[in-house]
Amino acid sequence: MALRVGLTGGVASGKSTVSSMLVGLGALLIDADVLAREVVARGTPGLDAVVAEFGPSLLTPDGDLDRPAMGALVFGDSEQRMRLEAIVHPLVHERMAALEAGAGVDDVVVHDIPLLAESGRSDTFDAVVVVDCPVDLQISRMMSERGWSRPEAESRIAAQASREDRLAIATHVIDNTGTLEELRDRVVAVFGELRELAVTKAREAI
Ligand SMILES: CC(C)(COP(=O)(O)OP(=O)(O)OC[C@H]1O[C@@H](n2cnc3c(N)ncnc32)[C@H](O)[C@@H]1O)[C@@H](O)C(=O)NCCC(=O)NCCS
Ligand SMILES: Nc1ncnc2c1ncn2[C@@H]1O[C@H](COP(=O)(O)OP(=O)(O)OP(=O)(O)O)[C@@H](O)[C@H]1O
Repeated sequence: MALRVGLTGGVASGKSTVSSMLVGLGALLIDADVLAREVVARGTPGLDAVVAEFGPSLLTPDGDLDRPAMGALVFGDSEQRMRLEAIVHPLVHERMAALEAGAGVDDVVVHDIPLLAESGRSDTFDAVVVVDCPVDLQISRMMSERGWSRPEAESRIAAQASREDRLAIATHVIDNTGTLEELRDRVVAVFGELRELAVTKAREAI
């Protein structure tokens, strides 16, 4: 079995930036945010289940999930968020397992999972990479890069595990307080370590 790596970090910490760099270095990526979109795309049983739970007012006129409206609902109310997660997460886990089954024995498979610390599943990975930066920097990135207001940005932070909780599950920490060039150097170093772990795991499996 391939080396299974969990990649996590708070909202706007730089996970997608890191995962793109890892893919450029040869990792296979399974992105939970992408899967979470696919399983509620128009015409899916997942979207039918969301409509059955929340009603049709959370659809756009085209019949897609109205993501900003759903975000406004669930990031202000943890009960609503749990109702949505109870529909989406099992569907995401199914898709993850199916995608992973196609990986080669000495591949490095990176699962980008924003909520890995919250899920309690970090032990199921061979390595856990945490992209880390201070909360203030997450907030300023959400406001400048995504155009969210400060309350919107703060409500996403409040919906997630703390920085300390994420660091507690890390086997590798990638600091993302510097420039993109500095980030790249750190990602290259960590990928080198993951490659070695993948080779060792593949040898042990023989
Ligand atoms: C509420 C939704 C529709 C808002 O969509 P939107 O396009 O605005 O955000 P997007 O999906 O791109 O998520 C952006 C970031 O928000 C954070 N986030 C998303 N869902 C959650 C959640 N349930 N709890 C805490 N943070 C979350 C993550 O850091 C994620 O990377 C969407 O986030 C969603 O369906 N969430 C539930 C599914 C989920 O838990 N996804 C996370 C990975 S499985
Ligand atoms: N070191 C950096 N310097 C400057 N900008 C950065 C840096 N790292 C990330 N960014 C920018 O900050 C924003 C957030 O980064 P990214 O999308 O990678 O975060 P994320 O953790 O995947 O976010 P989300 O949790 O919302 O999926 C992006 O616009 C990205 O280009």
